[in-house]
Amino acid sequence: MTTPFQRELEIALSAVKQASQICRSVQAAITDEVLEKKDKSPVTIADFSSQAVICRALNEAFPQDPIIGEEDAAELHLEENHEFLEKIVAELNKAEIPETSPENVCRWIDHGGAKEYSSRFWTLDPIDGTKGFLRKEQYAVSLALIVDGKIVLGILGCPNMPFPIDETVTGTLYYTVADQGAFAIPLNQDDQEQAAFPIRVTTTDDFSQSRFCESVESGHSSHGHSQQVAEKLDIEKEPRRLDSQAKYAVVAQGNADIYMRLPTRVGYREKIWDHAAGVLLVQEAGGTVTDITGKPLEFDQGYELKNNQGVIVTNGPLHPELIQTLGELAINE
Ligand SMILES: Nc1ncnc2c1ncn2[C@@H]1O[C@H](COP(=O)(O)O)[C@@H](O)[C@H]1OP(=O)(O)O
Ligand SMILES: [Mg+2]
Ligand SMILES: [Mg+2]
Ligand SMILES: [Mg+2]
Repeated sequence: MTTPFQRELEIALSAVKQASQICRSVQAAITDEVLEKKDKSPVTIADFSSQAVICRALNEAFPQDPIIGEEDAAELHLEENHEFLEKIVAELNKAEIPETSPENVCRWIDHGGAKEYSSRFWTLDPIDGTKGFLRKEQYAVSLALIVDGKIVLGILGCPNMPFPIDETVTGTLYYTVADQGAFAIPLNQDDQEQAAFPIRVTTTDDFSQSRFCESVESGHSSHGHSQQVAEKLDIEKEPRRLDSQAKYAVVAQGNADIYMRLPTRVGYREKIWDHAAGVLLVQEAGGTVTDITGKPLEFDQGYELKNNQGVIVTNGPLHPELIQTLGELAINE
């Protein structure tokens, strides 16, 4: 008997795994190969390679499915970036991706260029936490499938994350399917099915014993406001700061109890590819995710979470009081 989304899971896991391995190999060799995007954020050979590989695999298996991905190939068509494109092609050749050529690489990347909501689509962040990637810290390859506005499958490839039950193993692949639980497998393990380790959030309802995590970048989440919340709730432990959706994984596997993402400026809207996979992972591990006002995140609004502000992730028991405190401190206004 097949379980729902089994084929999607197989294809997506194998694509994210391959992309994560390419990212790892680029990270090991990284020098100064960074492009600056129009919004001044960085993008590397690994971001583009990861998006190309995953979109190629999804397009082959599910040609009808749109992909809302973070990157596009516009910059790669420019003559000045010709060498950069050649380096992406070289990475894909090294990974033995069939039919690799500059034209196909751009085509695959642009296959991830959907922007609009549809009844079934994938959302992809080929490297979430590019700044963490450049610092050789945490980053994640993030892929999720959304059907009728609901996240039904999520995968996070975290090449620098210790495996939850064996910290000597570096590199963890997290996956979840709605109503089927949340799991971790070592990124290097070949027999993924056998090694699947179910992950769970903590059960504490005591803020004084709890730990929260947040972005390294204070421009992505307000450290000042999280400090105020921590003081009000008597959270004594130091926050754990790490880049990317690895924060969702840390809560899902019980290494922290809370993840706060508090707006730094009015008008910023979170992008769906920065959250979808992580949200389902935490929910399936028993936790709760809302925005800072306590509203569920709405994944049927196109590429942004248009109707939400910030994100609050907890183990569940800590959620109501945390949302209430954000209101009392007027952080949600
Ligand atoms: N003002 C902002 N508020 C929240 N998130 C942001 C903001 N600016 C960029 N981001 C996104 O935060 C994500 C990284 O989060 P974290 O710091 O938690 O690792 C990136 O995907 C980044 O998007 P982008 O890569 O498009 O700049
Ligand atoms: Mg980016
Ligand atoms: Mg990214
Ligand atoms: Mg991102």
